[in-house]
Amino acid sequence: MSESTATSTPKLRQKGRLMSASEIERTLVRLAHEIVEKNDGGRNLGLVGIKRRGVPLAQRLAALIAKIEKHPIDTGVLDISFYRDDLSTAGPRPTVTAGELGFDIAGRDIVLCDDVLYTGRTIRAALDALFSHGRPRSVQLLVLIDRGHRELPIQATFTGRTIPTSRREIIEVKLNEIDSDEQVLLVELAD
Ligand SMILES: O=P(O)(O)OC[C@H]1O[C@H](OP(=O)(O)OP(=O)(O)O)[C@H](O)[C@@H]1O
Ligand SMILES: O=c1cc[nH]c(=O)[nH]1
Repeated sequence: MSESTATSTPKLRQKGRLMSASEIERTLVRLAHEIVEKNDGGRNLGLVGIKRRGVPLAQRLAALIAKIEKHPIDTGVLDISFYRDDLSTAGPRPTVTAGELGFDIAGRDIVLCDDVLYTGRTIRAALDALFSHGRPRSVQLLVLIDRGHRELPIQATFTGRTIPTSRREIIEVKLNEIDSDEQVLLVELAD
């Protein structure tokens, strides 16, 4: 490894576990019930996951809602690509890549799903992307973790956990489908 590569990689220190696999599962069950309650059973619902970890969350929630309400729930995928130098300081600049969403969102009540809500820039880009696919009747936002530090006027409709953080800290969500591991960790940039 070159010296410049070595010095540009931020060192992370684990500070603790915020959620276990069973806590994530219980939280998703609660969120599925909240979605059903707010959407009159969910006949007009569609769940759209933001790549990457929003996608398995949307799929799991759709399966839970389908089980509760006994009808299938459409799910789709939004692909948002980031260009940033460093997780903590450079500031994310999400851009959207074109692609199929998976179902027709026109006139539907859409729940946009993501793992972490931080500055809100991903969600802003995701809304642009969503509306390029059609005009939903409504858009709600679901996040597993809201860590604060918003830079835009964006708020989640459904929140798994609100975790106050410092800017030096990072929430690491690990999901089996992507990480072969399932937990939420709090890590910190080491000095
Ligand atoms: O509110 P924001 O400041 O935009 O940050 C939140 C976003 O950051 C994370 O994505 P990440 O860039 O880590 O991509 P990944 O999901 O592909 O790991 C997370 O999954 C959210 O999408
Ligand atoms: O702490 C953070 C901030 C943005 N995205 C994450 O996944 N974690």
